[in-house]
Amino acid sequence: MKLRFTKMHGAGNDFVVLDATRTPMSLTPEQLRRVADRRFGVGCDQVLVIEGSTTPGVDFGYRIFNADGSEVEQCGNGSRCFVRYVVDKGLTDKHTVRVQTVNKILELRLREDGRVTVDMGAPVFDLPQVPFDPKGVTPRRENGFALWPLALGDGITAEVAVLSMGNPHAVQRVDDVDHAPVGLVGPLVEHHERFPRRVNAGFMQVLSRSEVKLRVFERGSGETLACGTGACAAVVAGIRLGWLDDSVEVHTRGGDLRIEWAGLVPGGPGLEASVHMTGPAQTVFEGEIEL
Ligand SMILES: N[C@@H](CCC[C@H](N)C(=O)O)C(=O)O
Repeated sequence: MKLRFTKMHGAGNDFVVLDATRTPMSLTPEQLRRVADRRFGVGCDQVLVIEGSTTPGVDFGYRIFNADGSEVEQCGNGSRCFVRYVVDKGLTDKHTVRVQTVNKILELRLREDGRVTVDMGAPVFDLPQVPFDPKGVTPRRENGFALWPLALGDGITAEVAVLSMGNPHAVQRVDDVDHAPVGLVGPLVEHHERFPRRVNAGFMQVLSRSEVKLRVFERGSGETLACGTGACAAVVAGIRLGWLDDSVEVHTRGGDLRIEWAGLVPGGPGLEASVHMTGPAQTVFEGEIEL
């Protein structure tokens, strides 16, 4: 089978984008891993499949697969590439599109300066929904928000804020992110037994109340140059913990993202404000691969 693809990236988080708007497409986990393989395939952090939609008020469907072939719920940098793709390919003439992922509808806006702003929806703090198992541990709280201790073996420990942006995140604060042991601690957090569906592990250095540096060891893909939902999760956690203001520049190894969150809305869980993410989305090349 020959597969036409577009290679894209958002702040260095790279994607193979597949158009399934006309013909349904279903790749096996093995085929997805082959496409994502940097030596034997095209190479990417995630494969994005763009589908049509019959739901009123929704323009497209959007499926996301990690490099290990697992299907996931959300991809922030991918959603920015998504809107760039559908506009550039003439699949829509709208510059604001609504897309259905596995568990959310996102609104994406291609701006005049070429960057994309995404309404990522509200963060979720309900632990079973993340999902995270808190049984038998007491968190330390800062500004009322929980920091959970994790024993990672061999005397290694971490203290993480836990939340979902539609996908699960564990965010820890570090003093110097460039020298943080992301390659060692990241996989231990990703596979920790308290996260039954694994987790994306974020490492955040706070530079000021409006600027952070971030590295993320992504579930199913390893460390990437940027993680959009990871940036949203880190900033939301930083705001809840009292470290950050409501608009933050996130410096990743692949570029900068602006994250804005108005915080908790009175009225209880589920009514939190949406997180807005703005950043780049670029096409690198197009091609065809024989699977
Ligand atoms: N790179 C993404 C996140 C992709 C999914 C993630 N690895 C997961 O398994 O949840 C982003 O930009 O958000």
